[in-house]
Amino acid sequence: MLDIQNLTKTYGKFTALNNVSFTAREGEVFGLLGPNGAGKTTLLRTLATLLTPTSGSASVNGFDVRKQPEEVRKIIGVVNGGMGLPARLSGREILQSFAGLYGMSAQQTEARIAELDARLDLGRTLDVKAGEYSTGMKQKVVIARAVIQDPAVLILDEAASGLDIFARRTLLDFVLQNRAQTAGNGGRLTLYSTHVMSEAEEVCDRVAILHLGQLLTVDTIPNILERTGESNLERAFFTLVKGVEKNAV
Ligand SMILES: Nc1ncnc2c1ncn2[C@@H]1O[C@H](COP(=O)(O)OP(=O)(O)OP(=O)(O)O)[C@@H](O)[C@H]1O
Repeated sequence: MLDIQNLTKTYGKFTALNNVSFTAREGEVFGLLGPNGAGKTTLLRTLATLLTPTSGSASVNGFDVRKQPEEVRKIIGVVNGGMGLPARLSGREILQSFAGLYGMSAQQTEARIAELDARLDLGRTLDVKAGEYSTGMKQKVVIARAVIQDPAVLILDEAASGLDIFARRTLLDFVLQNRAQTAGNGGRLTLYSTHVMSEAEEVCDRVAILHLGQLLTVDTIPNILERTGESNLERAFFTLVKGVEKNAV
């Protein structure tokens, strides 16, 4: 479903992603972990067709991000820190306008908004104008907007940051349900980047660990713990990252 082969992204002389390859399947929550500057956002923005790869390839459901960006955009939902909301519109109006872009009928849109209200606890955000939102309210509507068309692939870049513990729990439960959901071709794929190891431990089936643009490992969390001999993902993460830094000296 997601196929990344030898993906490299440079900014001038700086290599932010270095020859990264992995695949991820529908019905998976796939974590992207790495310290600041690891290349997580670069990778997710490339998959979201917001950045062009320097070399290598990436495809989503067979659509190439470089050659078929329009097709890719139709089947992905993206949450990243950079997206604002129109201050004068209510949550319902924002979701309606996005649903319109995906060609959803008024009836489909209202049914989907009701479903998302139940699953994401949108509550007052639907009627209050975005200019009056708290950070958590804003993030809820950004997430609802990203999934309005029930995308095959959901890209969440640090989506839980800024959420209080209630909203964070709602998001994590949503991600877990998204994995189980079936829609003809199986569950959805969620790409989940985070700094918070406990979040990854809870929701991710497999994780990729990135460091300085290099992919250190892709595996299930139990396998990573076994391989590193550590008791939790945070310790395993440090062990893997330190191993690379030692080799680099
Ligand atoms: N537009 C750009 N021009 C030059 N360098 C960039 C640009 N965008 C990102 N970088 C560099 O690429 C590297 C990877 O950045 P990226 O944002 O992908 O990392 P990240 O893993 O998401 O980190 P963080 O968790 O801090 O957001 C960093 O060293 C960053 O400074």
